[in-house]
Amino acid sequence: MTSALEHFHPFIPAGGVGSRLWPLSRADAPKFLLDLTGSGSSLLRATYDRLAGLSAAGVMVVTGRTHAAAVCAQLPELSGRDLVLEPSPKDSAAAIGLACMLIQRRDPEAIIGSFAADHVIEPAGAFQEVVREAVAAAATGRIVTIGIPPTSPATGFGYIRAGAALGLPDAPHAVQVEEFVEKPDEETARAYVAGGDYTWNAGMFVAPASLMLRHLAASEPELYAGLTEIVEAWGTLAQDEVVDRVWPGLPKTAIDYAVAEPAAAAGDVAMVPATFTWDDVGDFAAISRLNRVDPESDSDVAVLGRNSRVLADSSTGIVVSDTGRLIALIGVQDIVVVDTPDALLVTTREHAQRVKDAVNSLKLSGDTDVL
Ligand SMILES: Nc1nc2c(ncn2[C@@H]2O[C@H](COP(=O)(O)OP(=O)(O)O[C@H]3O[C@H](CO)[C@@H](O)[C@H](O)[C@@H]3O)[C@@H](O)[C@H]2O)c(=O)[nH]1
Repeated sequence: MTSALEHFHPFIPAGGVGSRLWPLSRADAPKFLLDLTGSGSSLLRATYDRLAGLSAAGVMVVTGRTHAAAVCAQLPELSGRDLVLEPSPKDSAAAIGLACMLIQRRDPEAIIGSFAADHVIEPAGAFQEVVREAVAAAATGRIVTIGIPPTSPATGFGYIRAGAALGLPDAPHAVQVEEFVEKPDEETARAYVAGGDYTWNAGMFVAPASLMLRHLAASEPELYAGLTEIVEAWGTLAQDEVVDRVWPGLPKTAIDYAVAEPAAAAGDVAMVPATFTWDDVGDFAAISRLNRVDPESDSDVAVLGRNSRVLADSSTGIVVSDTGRLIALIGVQDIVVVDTPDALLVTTREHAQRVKDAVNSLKLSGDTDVL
């Protein structure tokens, strides 16, 4: 167990914009850079802090070049070699594949841990216990996922069908994964939740780097070859030329399709159940849940933002604002108000998922300056 942790190299792929959180989350201020819980820390900072104590190797961050300054400002302790920058977003398989290759070059026996940048997890101690167990299970030659009990037939998650207990002495809760299905349609998700055999995939993978890369090479040979060429040049004078030439042509796909689904079909995936609370903060309804109403206030409106001034009368919901403008709510229920200098969103908790549709309409109409 101790020796497995010695080879543990956690990293954070940080790239998704989080378009259901527009106009708060933008291309230049994506969800992972925001404080969505009122804690004073961004989701990325909180993710980093949860991982920092688990590994002597440090925590790597893979993100876009455009976010480099903001990431460095939020994580001033990040060393240059642990900040890996992509020229453009190529989805999670490219980001995670690159991290696996760079880490394996440092430590051929590496056990990697890929942790989503933009989730809310409590408490950190329980999370770390689960990750230690996942590392122990990964050391037996498996890709280990973390399972979350599903509370709805959500179609934005991966679903894991758990099998028999593996009986591993250092990972007593680890089970075999019989099937991994990324983002099923709603009818399928309903059947999975009703059947009771599936958990949600928490968006974390702990595995020998070599095993991740073996599956990536088999399912995405073009991506694997491109990343190999990049990593061979990494740290040399040719790095920038090779990255700028090869990166734009890399296939864009998610790690869940490229590795998790085929690896589960090959019997190489295990799952450790989460013992912590987990929220992927997918929309404003989640932000409303995570920001409790001030008990001193006589309204039921949660308020997030440094300069928010809210007057609420017979209203429920959430206001998110950094503008300092006074917002008065009278007799509105389950309202979501997001006030930014150049865009104002008004919706309800029920319709919070549809913010993504508004973003798509803005893209189609060419109004991209507010995105
Ligand atoms: N660096 C980088 N990171 C990226 C990129 N695209 C995505 N990521 C990062 O990769 C992680 C997962 O990507 P998402 O795009 O957020 O995935 P998802 O659709 O939410 O699905 C994943 O997470 C679910 C849980 O929230 C899982 O249930 C699902 O199976 C899957 O793993 C996040 O940390 C995200 O920031 C990219 O182009 N570059």
